[in-house]
Amino acid sequence: MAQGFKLEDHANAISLSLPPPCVHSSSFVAVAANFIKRWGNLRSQHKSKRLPPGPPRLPVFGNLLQLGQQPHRDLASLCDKYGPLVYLRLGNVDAITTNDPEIIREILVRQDDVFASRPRTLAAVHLAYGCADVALAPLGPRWKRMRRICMEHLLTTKRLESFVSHRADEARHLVLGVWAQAQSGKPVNLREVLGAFSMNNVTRMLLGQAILRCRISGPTRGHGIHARDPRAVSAFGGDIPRRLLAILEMREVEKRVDDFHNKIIEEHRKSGGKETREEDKDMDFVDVLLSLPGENGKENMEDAEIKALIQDMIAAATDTSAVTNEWAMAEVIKHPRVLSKIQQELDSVVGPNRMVAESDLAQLNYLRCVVRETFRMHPAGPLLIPHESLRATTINGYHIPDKTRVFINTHGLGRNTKIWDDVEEFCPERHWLADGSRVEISHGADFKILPFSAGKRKCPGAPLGVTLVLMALARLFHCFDWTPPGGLSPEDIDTAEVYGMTMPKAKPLVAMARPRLAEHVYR
Ligand code: HEM
Repeated sequence: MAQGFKLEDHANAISLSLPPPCVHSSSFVAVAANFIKRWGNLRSQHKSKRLPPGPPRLPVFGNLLQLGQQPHRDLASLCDKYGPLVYLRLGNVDAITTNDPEIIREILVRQDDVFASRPRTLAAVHLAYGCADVALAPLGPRWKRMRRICMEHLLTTKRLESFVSHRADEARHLVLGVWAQAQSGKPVNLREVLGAFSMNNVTRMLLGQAILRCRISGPTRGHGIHARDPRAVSAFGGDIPRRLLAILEMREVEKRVDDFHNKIIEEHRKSGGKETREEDKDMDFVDVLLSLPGENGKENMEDAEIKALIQDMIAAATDTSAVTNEWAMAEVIKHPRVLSKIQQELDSVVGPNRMVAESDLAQLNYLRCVVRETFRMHPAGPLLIPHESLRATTINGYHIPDKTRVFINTHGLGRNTKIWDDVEEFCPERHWLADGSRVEISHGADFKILPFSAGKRKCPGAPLGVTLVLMALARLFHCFDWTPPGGLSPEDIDTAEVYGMTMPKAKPLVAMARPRLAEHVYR
């Protein structure tokens, strides 16, 4: 593995060559000659370290000004032009991007140890309690400990199973809300409905309460923050010119979010936590975190650590699943052929006399293809969360400097014409396996779709994310027929996106719902 040229090397070279005090002039000449020789060697060594190809750079800005409102598309175009691995200079930051399965495998799996860190951005410092969380923390013991807490105490199969009745209740609210709207003959704002479904599911697990009852499904108990707050989103996205604007607003978001978290922790402490053991199914995540010991023998975790984890879970779990659901609904309503195939499958697996249950989801193979196709075309994390190299290395013979920021372009991967045919066609059938076996959503050995990433930083909430997505879609397609509103035809549904940490549809999806089951099933 090649070592990077560092300023320290240069400084060492100079200091090694400095003459000792009171040296004779001839020895000074010898030392100077030696210095020039070594300097020349270092320069040629640096030159010989070939960076990956990339576009020409401006002084100071580098390539920053070449990235516009849709950096994922700009980066994919650069890969078309310069090859599967592209080098960029963003201001004073080295960066690489790729949309190629083999290079992605190299970065996320073979060289996971090198690339599994995160850049310490202002957004990470201000919105994640000084990188005390999981998602934005650089690789190190602190990240490892917080990630282990997530995996061992919050996202275990057993704990997720303990919330199954809460999830069923939220699915019931979802259907009842849409049903009431359908009775009134008004179109349904699917962004609102699906956002509330995800947020309430997550906050019931985390905080023990549904904090965002959607207007049409019950009283609203807004808490003043939303994971899709554009400021939070662009600040997290943090690596494009829009970031500058976001930074100006970050302090306000930071304060609002912190007040909310303090209130939650205070309420949980006041109620004395649950007087039950950790495995008790009534404990929410905050109860669990309050019951865990801290670092270095401390009795409890620090408040900042608890707040950072709550923040991470809300941000990572809600928007990702809501955005995916809205895209899937948009594509399916745009393609009535797909809607009728989904409904045929639901009618045969579930039938017309009951609601879909979580235990049905494994058998809904066509719906699983629909979700996989949605992830291909509209991955919730179009550039993942930026990774950063911990040391210099090489990929395909190219030098990658220390602290290089890595943009894995999952949007470009799903639309890479070298690995997919008809990339702009929404075609779930392409994922159907010849032997009819179960279609996996969260992973795929071929690295052609990567909705939850891979390696050390892969999403620890993938099973929960997949359940939330499948459940909402299965219920909505089983219970209702869907058409575009007011005289629009299916092909009029637009699929323009807005770049952010997650990548929603530019315009909220609005559609007409018509109940398709007998009335008693909804009640
Ligand atoms: C459809 C739903 C979801 C999608 C598409 C999704 C996708 C992702 C992606 C792409 C990453 C970045 C991985 C990387 O940078 O390499 C990520 C990280 C993460 N996700 Fe998810 N996610 C979803 C749901 C969830 C849920 C439900 C939770 C938790 C309750 C969660 C918790 C996290 C955390 C904590 C990280 C940071 C991991 C780390 O940096 O070590 N996600 N997710």
